[in-house]
Amino acid sequence: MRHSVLRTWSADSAFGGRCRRPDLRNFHRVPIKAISNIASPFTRQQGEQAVSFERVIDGLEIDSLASLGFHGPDDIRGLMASEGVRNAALVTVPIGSTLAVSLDGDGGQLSVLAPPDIPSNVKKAIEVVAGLIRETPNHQLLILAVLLLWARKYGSTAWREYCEGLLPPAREMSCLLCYTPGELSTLQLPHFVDEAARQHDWARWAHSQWLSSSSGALRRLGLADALEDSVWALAVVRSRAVEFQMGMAVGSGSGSGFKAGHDSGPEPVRLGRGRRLPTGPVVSVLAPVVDLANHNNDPNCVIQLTTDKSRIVLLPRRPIRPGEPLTVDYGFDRSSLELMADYGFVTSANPYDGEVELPEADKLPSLELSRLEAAARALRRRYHPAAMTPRRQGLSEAAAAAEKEEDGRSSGGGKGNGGGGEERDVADEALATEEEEHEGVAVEEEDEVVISETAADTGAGDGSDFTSRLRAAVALLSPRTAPFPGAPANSGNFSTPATQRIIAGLWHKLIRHCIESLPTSLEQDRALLEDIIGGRVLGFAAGPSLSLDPGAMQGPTSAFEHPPRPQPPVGGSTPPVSSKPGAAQLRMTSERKAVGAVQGETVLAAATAAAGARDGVSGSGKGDDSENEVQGTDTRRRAGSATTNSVAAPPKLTHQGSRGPQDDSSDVEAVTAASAVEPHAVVGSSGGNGSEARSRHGERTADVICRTGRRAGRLYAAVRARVEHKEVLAVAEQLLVQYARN
Ligand SMILES: C[S@@+](CC[C@H](N)C(=O)[O-])C[C@H]1O[C@@H](n2cnc3c(N)ncnc32)[C@H](O)[C@@H]1O
Repeated sequence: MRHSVLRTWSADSAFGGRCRRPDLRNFHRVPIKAISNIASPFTRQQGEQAVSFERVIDGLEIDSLASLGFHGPDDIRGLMASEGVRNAALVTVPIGSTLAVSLDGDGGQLSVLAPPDIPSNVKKAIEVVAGLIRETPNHQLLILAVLLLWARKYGSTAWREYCEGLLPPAREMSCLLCYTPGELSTLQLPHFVDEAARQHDWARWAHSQWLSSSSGALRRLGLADALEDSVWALAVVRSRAVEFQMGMAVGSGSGSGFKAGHDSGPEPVRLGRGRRLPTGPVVSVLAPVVDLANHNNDPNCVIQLTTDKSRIVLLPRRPIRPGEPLTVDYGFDRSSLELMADYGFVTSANPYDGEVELPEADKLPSLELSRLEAAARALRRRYHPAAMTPRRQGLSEAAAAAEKEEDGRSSGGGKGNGGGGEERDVADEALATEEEEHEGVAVEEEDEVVISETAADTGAGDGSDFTSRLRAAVALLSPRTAPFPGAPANSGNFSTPATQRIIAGLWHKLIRHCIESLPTSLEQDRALLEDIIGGRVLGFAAGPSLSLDPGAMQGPTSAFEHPPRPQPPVGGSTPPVSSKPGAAQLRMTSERKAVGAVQGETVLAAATAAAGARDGVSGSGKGDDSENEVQGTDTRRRAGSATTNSVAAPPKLTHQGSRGPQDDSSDVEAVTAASAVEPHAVVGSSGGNGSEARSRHGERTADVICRTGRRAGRLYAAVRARVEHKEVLAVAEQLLVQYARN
């Protein structure tokens, strides 16, 4: 089912009828770099991937001069200019191709603006829910999450492909909401543990009260079978939605530190057609492709709403060269602590870190960098045995002693295999830690954090993506050295205790995931290598899927084998996600049709009754055609950071006012009725759904392993680790020879 605006971008573009689509030529840079000696299969693969991405764009009417690539010392996935641009929009997304809500300033009344093809009764039910929770912080984020889950399940093919193909799965998102308890503990800052707990509480509340297919008020829509689904949607909107503060003059700023949407950038674009947004204090939007822009303190782009409020545009703030990463300021002059709390990353040279105070600094354990360094050296020895001697010269006494201790542990561990034991020790420790996490045991912090030593020590130009990541990690902790090859020394300022701790935790997460990606048997290694070499693991949707289902394997074939590990629960109580095989995708299509045919009168009547009971909910499209002259808009990346400049505080059930969820049982009933659909359209019972499909793909399928840069790095590291094993090495060589011949 395609709604009316789903057509190819055409001549009435505001930018001279340009018809451009994102070009994925850069999308596979990481794998290409990683296995640079076998370029030809990748070249072929790039073409296939580009076609696959175009299908997404076709369905969402997005005009773009940007491509997807990996950039920065940490190789993060993001947008890059596919050609030089001076003042044209780099990306234009009509409101009809977004998910958008507007929040009325006074009463906090919310209207769903997009997607336009959402059935009116479903829309009404969602707006009723919004009315019920309007006193809870950031409730528009929850509503955006509802829309996202709806679009993933029942929206156009383009939306579903976008959700499955470009949005990262929960475990790959870096925001605190997606941290496991063990990962949180390695952040070493109680502040983050508390913040993550708040976010988890919020997600659990949102799931059980509203989103859950079994207990939520919107259960008849079958949006979220498991908490994991809700966490995914909430994490996506927290980290990717953009908020527009309407009615602000260009250049005025807001006093709250908003950066995007004003100052010296080009004038907002005037466009003549399309659906118009109503004027209102706040509009929150999840805009595909625009949401791929990364943050920079000195961004080269700004996100704006056009003056007629019909499109979201990514505009250059200065001339942009082809291939340049496109970045925006997520706003609020955030310090590293704030960036980490909201988005799960920190940046180098953050000008706002000067004011960062470590909460309860006196109570924190010391950050034992020497132990981190020792762990890093153990790992590095696996890759660069030759570089050992010069490195030792630079060791501090403490670090050398720690390394000795580490060496002793490794050799005493009985792992053997020609000096390969240290890395596996690191891997085994992390795996053990993982198991402990499942048991609810607190993990030791620093042991598994792998940080290399100095940029100069790491050896250059080995083509290893993993090594470059280690090098970046080194630089992050050693501001004396260059953060990446070619960069001037001292250009980073990760020198505050707070940022060092954050970095240590981040790298722990990365390394842990490298280890998690280890295949579980030689047969799987072979298949995985085959796919890597054959170019089938570069991205999404292209090439045959490779099942990595451990159940399909005959049994241990490798000394390094580890049993498959269950997914760590997010927030502690994630119900298991079914991964039973089935025609989930096919079912999704028919279910979508079924729900698309929601029985209008019953639902609308119930919704209206509920709305009346709550002092009225506006009709859809309230103020749609408002002609209010807004000269500019202010944007900020949402991240739960409302105008109060606070992170998304989860609504604490016990602390809600009269509007609190527990007090609203009658309303909940009303909304349940409002969202009811005919029995045949109830999808929760079908067993085939998006989360199941995603679970299978996310967990088991090699062709989605590399969706994000971090994941690509992990995969490569995993393969590198496995390649240490002689048998796997032999297989790899065989395969390489075979592919070279072909
Ligand atoms: C709006 S998304 C940007 C696109 C995202 N990188 C992707 O691949 O989908 C925001 C997320 O990107 C990552 N991110 C954005 N800017 C970053 C930066 N400067 N450094 C590291 N990670 C960043 C964080 O994980 C953040 O939560």
